[in-house]
Amino acid sequence: MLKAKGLSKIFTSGLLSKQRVNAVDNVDIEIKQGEILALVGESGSGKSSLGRLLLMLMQPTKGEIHFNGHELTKMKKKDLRKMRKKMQLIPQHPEDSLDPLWKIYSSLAEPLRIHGLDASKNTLLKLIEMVGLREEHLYRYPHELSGGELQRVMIARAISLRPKFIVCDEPTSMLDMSVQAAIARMLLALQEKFGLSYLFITHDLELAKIVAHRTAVMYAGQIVEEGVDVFESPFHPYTEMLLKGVKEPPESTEKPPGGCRFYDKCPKKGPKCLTSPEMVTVNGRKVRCHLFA
Ligand SMILES: Nc1ncnc2c1ncn2[C@@H]1O[C@H](COP(=O)(O)OP(=O)(O)OP(=O)(O)O)[C@@H](O)[C@H]1O
Repeated sequence: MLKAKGLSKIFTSGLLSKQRVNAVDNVDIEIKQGEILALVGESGSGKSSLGRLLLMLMQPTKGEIHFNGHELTKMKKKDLRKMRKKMQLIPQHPEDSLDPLWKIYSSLAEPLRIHGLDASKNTLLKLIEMVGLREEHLYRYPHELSGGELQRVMIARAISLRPKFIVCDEPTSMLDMSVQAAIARMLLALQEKFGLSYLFITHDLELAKIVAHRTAVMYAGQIVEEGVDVFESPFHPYTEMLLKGVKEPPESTEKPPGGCRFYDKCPKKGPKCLTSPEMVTVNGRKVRCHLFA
């Protein structure tokens, strides 16, 4: 379904582009049809950057992305545009993605029109009912909706194009606790109904446990652990720390050292950790740590 290999993104800024941030560093990732892969990790670890790369919303510095047998990274812009309807984003801040001067009706109809699909009122009504809204919501402006309702609109817009793969980027984190569960439940119901694949980005480990078939843990641009039941039996020292809720300052991904990215903070480090560990598979779990090499 979706497979990326050696995916990297280096952001450059400043005079002569001298400041470099290795936001995504040599990531291999695979998401199967109908699968939910949760992506967890602290703020700044590169989760959103990875999600945006997989959707080709920005160009990777290095690496390949294959989607249903097509190599997106080699595709012409015109063909990529057609492919876009199959891959959608549900963002953290829906208010940034909707035109404040357009009624919800137009924001929902526009992508359907662009892709030559039926944008009739009847279609829009079915869509908003599917996400628990009513006809009156179609005739409101974004500022006349609550955060939860706005997120429902974003979900309706994403599924309207009958996608196969959706990146849900912290879709509930800006919402009240009471609304979070309803939105998460709805995303799960839609995933099942349409056999969708999700990359589900979240800070919320409890939510990840509930929604995910598999979980990937990201640290300083790299996936350090990936598998089933990652939270029940963590292998990587960083996953253990994340589970214990140990607070630490956000990792700077500038000037990566040659060794393990987690070296400075790792309670289990040894001499080997001055070199970068490879990802290995141990009992079906992928882990990037010398303790398991
Ligand atoms: N457009 C950009 N230009 C320069 N640096 C960027 C850009 N986007 C992200 N970064 C940097 O890349 C790193 C990863 O950011 P990213 O937003 O992907 O992390 P994240 O894990 O999604 O964080 P959060 O959970 O806070 O959203 C950070 O150091 C961030 O400052």
